[in-house]
Amino acid sequence: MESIIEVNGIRKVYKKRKSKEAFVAVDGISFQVGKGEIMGLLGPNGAGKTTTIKSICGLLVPNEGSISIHGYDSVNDRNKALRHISAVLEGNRNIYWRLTVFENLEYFAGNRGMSKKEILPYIEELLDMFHLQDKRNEVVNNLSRGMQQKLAICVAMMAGTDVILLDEPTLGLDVETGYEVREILKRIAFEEQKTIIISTHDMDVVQDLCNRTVIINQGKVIANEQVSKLLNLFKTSAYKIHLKESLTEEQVKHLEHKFPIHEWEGQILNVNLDHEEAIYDLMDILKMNRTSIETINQTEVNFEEVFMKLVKEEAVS
Ligand SMILES: Nc1ncnc2c1ncn2[C@@H]1O[C@H](COP(=O)(O)OP(=O)(O)OP(=O)(O)O)[C@@H](O)[C@H]1O
Repeated sequence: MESIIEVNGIRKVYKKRKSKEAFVAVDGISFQVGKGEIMGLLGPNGAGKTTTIKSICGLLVPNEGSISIHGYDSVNDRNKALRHISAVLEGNRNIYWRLTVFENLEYFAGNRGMSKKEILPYIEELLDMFHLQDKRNEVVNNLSRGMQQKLAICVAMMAGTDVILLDEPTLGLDVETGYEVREILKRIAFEEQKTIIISTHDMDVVQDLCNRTVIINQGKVIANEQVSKLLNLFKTSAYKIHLKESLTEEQVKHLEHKFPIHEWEGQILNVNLDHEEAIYDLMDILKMNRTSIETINQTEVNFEEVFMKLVKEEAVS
């Protein structure tokens, strides 16, 4: 995959205003993001996500290391590098709050050098895509936070850059709007091959949307991996088994002997089958009373559990 963003060993030190004490917020972070990739930047509060995003979009200059966008160095070739980036940061500063939705889109399309003839159908297409048609004449200041967020992403898309950086794009959105925003981002990445970095605390966003995640903790990268691979790595050996009949006391006794970690409730049995033979032992115990199995399902791991395990392990080591 063609690499669009390259972050090489960046380090950012903040000086506390009064004490002049130095604080290392980002400590040698490196990663790459490819064309059409959605990368989720994750980490607990204060991990260094915003500092990293701000460094990529040129709002901060790291003390050490370098960042290149399409091969342009973000410091030495700042203008050329930044021409490829749009960012939706906290507070949606990329839209005009006193203009209407339509006026914002008209203004930014004009900025992009589109002719009047091209602008109108493009704006209509975006208003449809972002479900903002009925708010077209509303002043941004009067919109809900979710609608402002959708407009901010719409404007970032309109800028026509091939890299979009988003800081907490679904924060505070209701379920429906959050879903809409996720679907829009998926479409942008897959259909238009945009490169997207999302900084978020929302694990559903990562599991549903991101190809890869870079997890940072205390300014350092602790994981840089495909989301599916991480989920596989942490797959549990826990199974949920639905039985056709309830277990007898005798069966329960045998089960407890063979599988110290298990729970059951009526016809549902949660069991840890951590070695291959375990399933045969289970079958034998069920056969005692001709209890039959209706379904066996491996318990799914969700990304939140994976994230918590990684961050906790890091705190211990
Ligand atoms: N201007 C600043 N001056 C001093 N320290 C700062 C400054 N900006 C950030 N920090 C500190 O640097 C660390 C990293 O902050 P950053 O905002 O990058 O983290 P984050 O991962 O985005 O956190 P959150 O999830 O809480 O938004 C934090 O400990 C923060 O207090």
